[in-house]
Amino acid sequence: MSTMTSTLANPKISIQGVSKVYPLGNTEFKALDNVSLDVGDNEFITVVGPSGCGKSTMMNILAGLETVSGGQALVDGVAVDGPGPERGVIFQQYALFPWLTVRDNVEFGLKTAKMPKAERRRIADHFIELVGLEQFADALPKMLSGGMRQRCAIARAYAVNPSILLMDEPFGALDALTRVNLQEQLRETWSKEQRTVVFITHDVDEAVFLANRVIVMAARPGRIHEIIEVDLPAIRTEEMRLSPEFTALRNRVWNAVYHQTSGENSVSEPSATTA
Ligand SMILES: Nc1ncnc2c1ncn2[C@@H]1O[C@H](COP(=O)(O)OP(=O)(O)OP(=O)(O)O)[C@@H](O)[C@H]1O
Repeated sequence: MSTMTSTLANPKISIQGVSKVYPLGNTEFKALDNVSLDVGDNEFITVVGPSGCGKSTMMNILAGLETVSGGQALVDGVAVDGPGPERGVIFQQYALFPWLTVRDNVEFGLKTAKMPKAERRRIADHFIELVGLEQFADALPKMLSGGMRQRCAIARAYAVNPSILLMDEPFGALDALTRVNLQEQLRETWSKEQRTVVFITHDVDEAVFLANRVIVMAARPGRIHEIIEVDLPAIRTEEMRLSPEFTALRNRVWNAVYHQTSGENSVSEPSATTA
């Protein structure tokens, strides 16, 4: 069992003693307490933990949508100070423009960056093909299933070439079969088009299948509970899900999430702390 945060030589992301305090009535609520974590370049980490343990808060801090109350979050050694093009964000809700086709959605960020039309078309088509939507390039989002919309959102995030992808429960609203397919596709896309990925999920299988490391958080206050290395082969396959190695890792993560013994357990209702 490892509760150590890695200390990498040149981390892509470095979260250093980060805390986040929200006002709660006339007291305060500590959503994150002294969280430290380094994420390596091209590493794929997943973050799991009980509801309210601060996963989204941590993600929003990395995305630059939320400020820290203490400590700092660095990307490439520079403190995060607002959103930036090197960080692509994908949320659970499909944030596609409903009036634009799949291709125009994927091209959108490139157009904003004033990329010439032929070039942005080439890049968009590459990523549309990568996520298997080439038959639907001219379709509007309303003509797509939920899984297809999320694939489009992933293609759009990749197209602007961010070095970091921040994904907050991106498959949370999808049915189990679509979800499993998208996990395989995302992992394959990542192995072809390497990026640093931080992926939040409630699903223990998903956390293990996708990750190089699973970060298990605890609530009240939000903190890192345990870090579990996923020493499965880099290429993840459907068969692997049934392997004893996968099952053992899954059980470990499950126990870390649902049987947290240190401090307060996984009861997730907010409680006041005197910060
Ligand atoms: N803007 C805010 N103001 C006050 N409290 C907040 C705010 N945002 C989050 N919180 C509180 O901080 C805690 C952590 O919230 P956060 O959404 O980060 O947790 P989470 O782990 O992502 O939860 P879930 O798994 O349910 O999505 C929660 O108890 C929440 O009530």
